[in-house]
Amino acid sequence: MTTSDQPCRLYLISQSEIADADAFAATLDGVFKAGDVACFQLRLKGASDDAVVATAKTLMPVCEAHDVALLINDRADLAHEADVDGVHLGQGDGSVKKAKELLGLDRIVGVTCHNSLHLAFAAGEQGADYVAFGAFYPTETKKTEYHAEKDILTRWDEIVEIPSVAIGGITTDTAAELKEAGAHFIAVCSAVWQHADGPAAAVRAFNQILAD
Ligand SMILES: Cc1ncc(COP(=O)(O)OP(=O)(O)O)c(N)n1
Ligand SMILES: Cc1ncsc1CCOP(=O)(O)O
Ligand SMILES: [Mg+2]
Repeated sequence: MTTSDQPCRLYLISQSEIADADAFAATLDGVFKAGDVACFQLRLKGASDDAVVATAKTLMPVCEAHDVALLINDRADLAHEADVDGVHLGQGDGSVKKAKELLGLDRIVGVTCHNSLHLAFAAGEQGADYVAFGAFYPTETKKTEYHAEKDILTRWDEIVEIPSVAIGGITTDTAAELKEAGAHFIAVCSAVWQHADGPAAAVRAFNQILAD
């Protein structure tokens, strides 16, 4: 993941529960057909380790078919077990160094950096492949303690080559301003899965906005 001349792309986060992985794989296939998605993060909360790994394995062929990187949230060990493309680590989810050691240098390790350039520099020094800033807007997907302003994306883009991901309450109304501010990826959960016209329509709409 490098920033030079790259378009701003969509980073899709799963809902926190997936009851039927096979049915969801079919949904995801339709979503990926609707437009470009760079990454899909499996963010299950409260699922057993076995369920996370099994779900990831069910979704992997769909992600591979559409050239979408599959990441598991929180757990480098489960990302290793499922042999996915990478892991997203929060500040309490372990070190980048250990995740890279376990997964291999070719796998993606992204890090939550809230609203802090300091955390982002530290993640970058440890070898993070992207840094995530947020939450930019109110969200019901997660209880957020940190609020990020758009200028952090601009400042990061001016100084560092490592891509940034903007996250938190992003909708089709706000994606463009984050792209303009310098975000390299726009991470979205509810604005896709709860879109009035369905998730495929949402991905189509985000793609139109990010392409402008
Ligand atoms: C792309 C991206 N950015 C931030 C987060 C949040 O991670 P974390 O702080 O560990 O919180 P949880 O998602 O684990 O609740 C993320 N998942 N993805
Ligand atoms: C996981 C996460 N981390 C910071 S905000 C957030 C929620 C993202 O979901 P949504 O796009 O629905 O606000
Ligand atoms: Mg986490």
